[in-house]
Amino acid sequence: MAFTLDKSAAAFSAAKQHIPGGVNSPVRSFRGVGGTPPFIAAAQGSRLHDIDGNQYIDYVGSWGPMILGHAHPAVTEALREAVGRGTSYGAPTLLETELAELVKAAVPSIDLVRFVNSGTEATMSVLRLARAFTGRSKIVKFAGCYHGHHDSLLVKAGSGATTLGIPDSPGVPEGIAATTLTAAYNDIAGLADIFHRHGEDIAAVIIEPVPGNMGLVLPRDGYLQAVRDLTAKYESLLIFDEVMSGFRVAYGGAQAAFGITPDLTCLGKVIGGGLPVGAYGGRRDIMEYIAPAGPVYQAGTLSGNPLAMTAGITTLKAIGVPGYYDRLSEKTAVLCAGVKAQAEKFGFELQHHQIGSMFGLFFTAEPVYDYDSAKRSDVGAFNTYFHAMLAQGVYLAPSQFEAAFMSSAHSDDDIAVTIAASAAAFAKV
Ligand SMILES: Cc1ncc(COP(=O)(O)O)c(CN[C@@H](CN)CCC(=O)O)c1O
Repeated sequence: MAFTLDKSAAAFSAAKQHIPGGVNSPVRSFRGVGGTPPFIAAAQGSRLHDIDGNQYIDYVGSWGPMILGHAHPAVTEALREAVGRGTSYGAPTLLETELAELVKAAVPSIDLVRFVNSGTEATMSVLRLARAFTGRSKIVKFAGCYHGHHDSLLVKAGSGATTLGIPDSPGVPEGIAATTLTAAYNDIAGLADIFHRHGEDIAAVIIEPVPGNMGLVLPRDGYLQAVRDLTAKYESLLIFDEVMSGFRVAYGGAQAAFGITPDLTCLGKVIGGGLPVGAYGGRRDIMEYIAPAGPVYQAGTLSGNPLAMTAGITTLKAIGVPGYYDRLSEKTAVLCAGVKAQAEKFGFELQHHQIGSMFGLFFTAEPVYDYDSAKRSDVGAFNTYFHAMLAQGVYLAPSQFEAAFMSSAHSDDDIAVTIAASAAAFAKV
């Protein structure tokens, strides 16, 4: 059957009558790569199935949460059993304590954790907390890093904002943007200069320790420790935004992989197992500022709801088994080596990045180490490659400025098919 997206195209047109851009999150619109986004009807394991009858090997995994693959039997069964006890109570449950204990056991820097409903809520709340705890107002973020869409951090954001070519979103008040200082990732001298000039006013540095929103970029040796040292020197807080890297690059996240202890951590994606969950947590002396223990207000109707907690608990128990991450990393390395070999066969010198089950490539012979170098890659070539892969049933992130994710549901055959499809795709670039 020839590859067609006719039904998705009609669905997309219809959706645009009711929803801005036809989607509920901009990057899904395929505006970064052009063309029609497949409307998904179902997903199972490593596969997505769209309404035109196409199926895809999925390396987006809902942008990170689906580390076990889609509709994992343990998660599905746990949810099926939980839903009969109600969907939300707006009252404390044992499930929240259970997921909190699992998170704390995996991430020792977290003494107390608060669950919210998205990564955006987590990073928004953690900034309010950092400002309250330190009595300072300025925040440092990094160009190309994305921390959700709240005002303080939608300044030179990565991810969707970069893909849509909107470095700063309209609607962010100048006064708010002025409290956000932007540094270049992997440039410790630049960060030191910002601290030299503003150090006493800086409440916190928020960083994706392993950025996945400018494409996948890796920290230079010693960089994260140098950031840690600078924040300690100026008594600013270090916030690791591990919404994407948490429980993804290692069970304990990037802070475990690189041996850095942040003051506060944001989590999301994997800890919700595909249901809406975000979280922020860290040092007890800081987190005790959060209401009702302390004066910093933060709340949420559906925070800690029983279904999301159930999906998160089941997921963390399944991925917390010995050897899980080693097997996932090995599988990812096989895929990356195969794609790299195909690229070289077609004379492409690409930048291939991998850490754990996160991976990505840039169409450039130059090293990619920050946002500016990422933007110098050949996005047009990526877009051609993307569509050639999609037409062959391989679903990559529809943007050069995103990361790809392997799941434990991906089979050796999936990987072989992906490598073969990559050969055909490079032939078209
Ligand atoms: C490091 C990091 N921090 C915070 C967020 C925001 O999380 P959410 O509010 O989308 O749950 C994200 C969200 N990631 C994007 C993918 N690049 C979500 C996909 C989308 O926006 O549709 C993130 O990667």
